[in-house]
Amino acid sequence: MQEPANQVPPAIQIDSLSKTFAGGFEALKGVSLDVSKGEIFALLGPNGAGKTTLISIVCGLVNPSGGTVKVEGFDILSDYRETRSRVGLVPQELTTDAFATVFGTVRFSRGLFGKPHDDVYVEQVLRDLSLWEKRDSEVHMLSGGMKRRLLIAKAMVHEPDVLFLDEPTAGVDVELRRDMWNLVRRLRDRGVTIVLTTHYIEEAEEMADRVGVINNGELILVQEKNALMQRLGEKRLVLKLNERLDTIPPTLSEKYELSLSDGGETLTYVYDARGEHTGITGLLSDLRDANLHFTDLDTEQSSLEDIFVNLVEQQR
Ligand SMILES: Nc1ncnc2c1ncn2[C@@H]1O[C@H](COP(=O)(O)OP(=O)(O)OP(=O)(O)O)[C@@H](O)[C@H]1O
Repeated sequence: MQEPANQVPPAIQIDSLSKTFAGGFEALKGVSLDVSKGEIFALLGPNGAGKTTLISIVCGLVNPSGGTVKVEGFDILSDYRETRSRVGLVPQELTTDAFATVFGTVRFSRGLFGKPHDDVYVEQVLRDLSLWEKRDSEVHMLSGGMKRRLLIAKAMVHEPDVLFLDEPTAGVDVELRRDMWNLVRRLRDRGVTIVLTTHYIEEAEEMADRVGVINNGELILVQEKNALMQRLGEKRLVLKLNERLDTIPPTLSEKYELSLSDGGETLTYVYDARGEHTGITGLLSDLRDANLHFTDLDTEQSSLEDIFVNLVEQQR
């Protein structure tokens, strides 16, 4: 059943989704997530976190064990044909007839979803992906980069509303990565909703409106990209003091985010490396005024891994 006409449903609505594979492995443990129309959503997570399982379920390739998923208001199980034609999937690897031509392969993919033939549209897609020159080449003759482009062409030629890209730029060169990012933006500008999985924080930073972090089958964080980047931009200045300190003088603690560790020998200052003013110059001069001296100085930056670890610890 579709939602009432006056309400625009989210492009994707996932509620308490779980997946236990035969053998008992729980790949997804009650994931809930809404993705709005026209959004670019990046799903980040380490190997084996459940990213591919999640998108395979939404695309109808893997059956869920529990929960519900709707695409544009249609249920992926009871309205399978409807949802399947509304999604496109760019998988990690090409599985196609190696001896078919590029044009034939893309044309055939459109037909698979019951869309009428439209060779003008196929041509446009191939041109958009710089594949037009290769239209008569057989698939097995394409370079790795060209095969990637072909995967995208196949996934979008039936004009899906939602496009999933599973690690679109893993192992591709810089030029192709830029091309893909530009293409994803153009699709978004046409109103397509994009979900991409990636290991690369830079990719999420470059592309996404929102980022979800998945770990051990659980969605442990969903945040606006800018807010997440701010967390990632957090840096620490670590000062080894030349004498132990019992407490931080109030003149300093009131002004700076400081903490003491190592029995009072290490003073740590947390600041935003992306901000205009880091406050470091002021802190160093205020330390001198407070007659505090240090013998060593180091900076540390939170990585995505630190954020994972932190989040996982907070969950315990
Ligand atoms: N058919 C299957 N049977 C049993 N276990 C599976 C099956 N498919 C995937 N898994 C397991 O489910 C977990 C999640 O796999 P998934 O492919 O979703 O991870 P991922 O986040 O996409 O990882 P990667 O970044 O390596 O692609 C893994 O531990 C994987 O081994």
